[in-house]
Amino acid sequence: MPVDVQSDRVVITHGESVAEVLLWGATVTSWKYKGIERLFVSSKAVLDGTKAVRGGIPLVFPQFGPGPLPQHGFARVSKWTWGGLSVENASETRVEFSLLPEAIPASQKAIWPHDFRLVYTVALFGSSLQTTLRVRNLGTAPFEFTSLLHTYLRIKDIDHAGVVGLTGYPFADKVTETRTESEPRLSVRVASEVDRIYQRVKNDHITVEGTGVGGGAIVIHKSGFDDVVVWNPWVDKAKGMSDFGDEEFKEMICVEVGNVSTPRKLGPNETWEAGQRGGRRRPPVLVGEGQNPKFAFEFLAHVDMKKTTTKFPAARIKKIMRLDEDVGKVAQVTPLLISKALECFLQSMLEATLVETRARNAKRMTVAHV
Ligand SMILES: O=P(O)(O)OC[C@H]1O[C@H](O)[C@H](O)[C@@H](O)[C@@H]1O
Repeated sequence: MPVDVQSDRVVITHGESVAEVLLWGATVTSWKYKGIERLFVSSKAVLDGTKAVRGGIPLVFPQFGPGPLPQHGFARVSKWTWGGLSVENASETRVEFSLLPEAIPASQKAIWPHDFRLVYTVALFGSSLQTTLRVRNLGTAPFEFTSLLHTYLRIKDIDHAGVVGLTGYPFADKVTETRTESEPRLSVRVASEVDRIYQRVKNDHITVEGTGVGGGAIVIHKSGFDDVVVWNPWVDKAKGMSDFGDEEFKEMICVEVGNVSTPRKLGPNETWEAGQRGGRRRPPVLVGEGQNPKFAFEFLAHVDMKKTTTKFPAARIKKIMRLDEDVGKVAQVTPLLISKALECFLQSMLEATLVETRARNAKRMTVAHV
């Protein structure tokens, strides 16, 4: 069955992808492809519907951050209604959840007294996940809102993570309370608390490197959202959060697509929709696709499998390659090519190290000379 509806959650399966969505906040709490989890959920997250989930993809609506409503609005702390399976075919499995004002506490309805319908769609494709928010104004007067998909991505190590695709965009830094007109870096790294709102981001695909999946990166394609928030609480803030482990900031990064710097206005009977689709970055292609394949082709053309010997054992290389979930069958000649490339790399590195060692008049070559 592509959908398993339980009392408090729905598990969706499509091929080798599985996602889990809590009715509480319609929070996606798990997204696995080939058994590998892509989302981060804190070991201390509260999942019983008494507070927003610390992890997964909490949904922020109709208010981002603090304001008259509780922080990040009511959508993430309301029980959504299961709307059913809307698409099931070979390329996708799609389900829906909805939220109406009836599900909102009276105290919050008094602060945001609008008639609306939210429909949240969660779709699994081959190896990607798409989440889309649709807002409809069912009232007679316009209303304004901010919204965001607060995606917590699981990463291997924060020291090696980076967000690529934000270069040149202005951002408001909530930690330093400053504004920068143009992000200079190709990759936004995290080495202290980071809480930034990148604005009017036209680039529709943001790459999060260092996730340890899909060649090490996940690409988020956004549609309909203008802003991208990058957040990591780092040491002190992590310690101050009761639902977050002290060291867990090393394993996560939030890359949140949303409309937060300028609220959206929606007239009576109008509908607005925005979403994101996340998937593995396709691993680099060794031969072809715009790269110079000359060396590889020449090498392959002259390989005599029986006579070719390499310094590094081909079987071991093949085994290491197969650890990557993106690697399927490995042609016999590929480990040989990799072994040769490795030999060339080591040789040139050693030669350069030797030059450095001699330049320093050292008798022994050490790591410092590399
Ligand atoms: O602790 P929460 O209410 O879930 O908010 C967590 C974080 O969400 C966003 O990323 C905001 O930009 C941060 O300022 C906030 O700290």
